[in-house]
Amino acid sequence: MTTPAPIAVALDAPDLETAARWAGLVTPHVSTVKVGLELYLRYGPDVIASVRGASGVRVFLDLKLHDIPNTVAAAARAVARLKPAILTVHAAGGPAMVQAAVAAAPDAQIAAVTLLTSLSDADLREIGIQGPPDDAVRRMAAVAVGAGAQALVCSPREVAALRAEVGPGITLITPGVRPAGADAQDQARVATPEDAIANGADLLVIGRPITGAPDPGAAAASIAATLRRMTDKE
Ligand SMILES: O=C(O)c1cc(=O)[nH]c(=O)n1[C@@H]1O[C@H](COP(=O)(O)O)[C@@H](O)[C@H]1O
Repeated sequence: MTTPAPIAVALDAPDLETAARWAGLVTPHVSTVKVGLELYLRYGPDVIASVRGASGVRVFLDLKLHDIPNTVAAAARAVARLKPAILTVHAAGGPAMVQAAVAAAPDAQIAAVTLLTSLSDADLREIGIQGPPDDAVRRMAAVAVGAGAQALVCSPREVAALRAEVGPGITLITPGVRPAGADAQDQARVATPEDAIANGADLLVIGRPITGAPDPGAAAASIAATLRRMTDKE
């Protein structure tokens, strides 16, 4: 048995059967599966047990909570009983909101999402974020970590700058990962799995390059093997 790769497969499926099937196919190869808004809003809390299945794989619950602190605390408390390994909130909610989530779900790793990987430099300027994304990501990260977040979500393009900012103790999670030659789809700030890991990511979120493949199990195994070869060389 090889150690599962540090990949969270985004189970962005239209129905529970598909999500559970993908989870079964990828769990021999990856450490984590991710449940996001599409599945959770359709099926609610029951979805967690379905994807966790018999393997008991780590579940990352990606609800990107973003509201006033009292509301986020109540929402985080409501889902804490599902025992997600990771729960996302938006760093833009500010320090009191992040702190409220950390206090309400003490057994989950609270991951603060900095700037969505789908935003291009032009999009960022349009919404008032001037300068290189690195700067804004670092500012948001500092606030979130100061408020107790143990993990951060950023694009693989900013992960090296973020690692330098927060040091080794914080888990850095990067979506926007595309194997060389794969279509970026709606992602704007992307990099390959190898570059994301080389630049300091701890966990890669990968969805469609795996779940859209003819054989999601084989696609996950192939990316996992690429990462393993990198570690073997070190
Ligand atoms: O929090 C996330 O997981 C997330 C943050 C972010 O900035 N960008 C981002 O793509 N995600 C999620 O990561 C997954 C990426 O999926 P693919 O683009 O299919 O690989 C989706 O489930 C997104 O919801």
